[in-house]
Amino acid sequence: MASSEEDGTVEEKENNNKKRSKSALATAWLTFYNIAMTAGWLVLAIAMMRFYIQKGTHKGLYRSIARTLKFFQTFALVEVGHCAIGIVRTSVIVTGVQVCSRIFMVWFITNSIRQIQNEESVILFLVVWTVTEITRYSYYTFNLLHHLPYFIKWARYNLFIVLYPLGVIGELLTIYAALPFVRRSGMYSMRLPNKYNVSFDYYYCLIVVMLSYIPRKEHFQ
Ligand SMILES: CCCCCCCCCCCCC[C@@H](O)CC(=O)SCCNC(=O)CCNC(=O)[C@H](O)C(C)(C)COP(=O)(O)OP(=O)(O)OC[C@H]1O[C@@H](n2cnc3c(N)ncnc32)[C@H](O)[C@@H]1OP(=O)(O)O
Repeated sequence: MASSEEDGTVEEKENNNKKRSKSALATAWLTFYNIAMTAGWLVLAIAMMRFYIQKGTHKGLYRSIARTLKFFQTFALVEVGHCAIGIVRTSVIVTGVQVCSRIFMVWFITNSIRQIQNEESVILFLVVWTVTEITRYSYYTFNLLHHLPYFIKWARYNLFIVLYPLGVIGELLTIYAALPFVRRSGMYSMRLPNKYNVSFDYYYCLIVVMLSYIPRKEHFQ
């Protein structure tokens, strides 16, 4: 009896040690991840400002930052993994919708359709995303380091009231601008007859995507 109690205590201690080292590892990884993402979006912010100051126009800005943007926005997929394995307390669905819709905007709209890359709406969502992400990742970083400046906390929980609708407007106007090019080119579409006997129209798919921006609970909770 005594030995089994002792075993239990040893097991409990081992489990607690395992949990502690797991959470220390998770905290170390999250700190590294958030610092890297803050740095990435700061690089994007500086690149956009430099481009505009040097050229005096937004034309060509997207092309000049496309690689960095694609890298950091795609890397954010890791965040869905954070939620799935439970190292952050955020919904997988909310994070998944947020990250996937951004990746879709970058790869399947802006990057794929050259003709829309100089639209003002592209600059609008790029600026909004950049401000949001610098604020969000620096908030997480300082929070993990237990030194959270008040203005970062304030910015994280207040700026989105303005930034979210502006981001949505920028994204929707960009998809809207893409529609005529998608219809004309038939890109990413499959017309019948074909050997797979499948039909897909990217033009209508984009209209469905635009409709899915109508606020629903999956976007927020
Ligand atoms: C493929 C087909 C495409 C289909 C398209 C469908 C369209 C759907 C429409 C979607 C519309 C999107 C529009 C959007 O793109 C527009 C914009 O983004 S504009 C810019 C403004 N946007 C925002 O402000 C949202 C930014 N994003 C977020 O805030 C988050 O990504 C979100 C996923 C929304 C999660 O936020 P939530 O408030 O739920 O979580 P918290 O940030 O409070 O975190 C909860 C706790 O977890 C801790 N946490 C989370 N992440 C980390 C991390 N990386 N490192 C450390 N800790 C983290 C956080 O601290 C919280 O913990 P605690 O409560 O203990 O403080």
